[in-house]
Amino acid sequence: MAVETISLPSIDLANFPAELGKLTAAATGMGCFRVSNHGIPVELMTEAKAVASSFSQLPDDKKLGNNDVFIGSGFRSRTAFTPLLESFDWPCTMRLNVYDYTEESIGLQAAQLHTDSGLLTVLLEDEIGGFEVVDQTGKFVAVHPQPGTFLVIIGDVGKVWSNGKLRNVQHQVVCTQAAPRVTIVFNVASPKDGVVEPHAALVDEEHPRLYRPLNFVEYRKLRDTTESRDGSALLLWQADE
Ligand SMILES: O=C(O)CCC(=O)C(=O)O
Ligand SMILES: [Fe+2]
Repeated sequence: MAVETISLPSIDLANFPAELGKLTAAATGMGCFRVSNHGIPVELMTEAKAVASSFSQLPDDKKLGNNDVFIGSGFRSRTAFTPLLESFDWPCTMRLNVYDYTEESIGLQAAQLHTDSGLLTVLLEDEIGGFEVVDQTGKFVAVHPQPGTFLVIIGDVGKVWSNGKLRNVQHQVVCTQAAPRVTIVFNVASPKDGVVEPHAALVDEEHPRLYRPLNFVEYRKLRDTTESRDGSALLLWQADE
């Protein structure tokens, strides 16, 4: 069944504080939004993706030689779970995703359903589309691409830090056309000391503390080892009160 396609609210970064209400509504509502007027030239965005694509065209021995330079970093080849996706990962910093689509892959899931683990993610996509989010009613909706903008996705740390106010939106990628798709993910991960807890200003009698302090490295390890990348691992950090 085809999913509905929506356009995300676009926040004009050159129009603050006027856009603050719109930003808050998007971050606490769906948990993702676009940003425009970000000051990064379109030519640079296009060039960055061309470079990402050229990495993927390197011979396999070169790519595999850059695997796990430190744990979880570097080249990630296709797996049984992600047969359409190769990525190059600088953990907690950035990731290049290169999707290899053919006619046969149309309709298939190209990136598994997950939340992002950090505070937020800034995603550079393209006109190919296929990014889907779970909306507040639990339904998948496809997000209409808008070249020249960045897509911002709230992650698990964002949810903890905001004491549950910001929504860590679940998302996936589905192949919708037989064309190469390249995306670049910039991660804004966690505070420098790696520990995140609900901000005091967002905790009061009406809004009791929802989470215990969370060590980001420990949290990511747990997400990976238990294959619970859909945000459900946060339950283990729920406050007892
Ligand atoms: O490639 C995309 O559009 C999204 C990728 C993604 O969600 C991720 O790398 O965390
Ligand atoms: Fe993601």
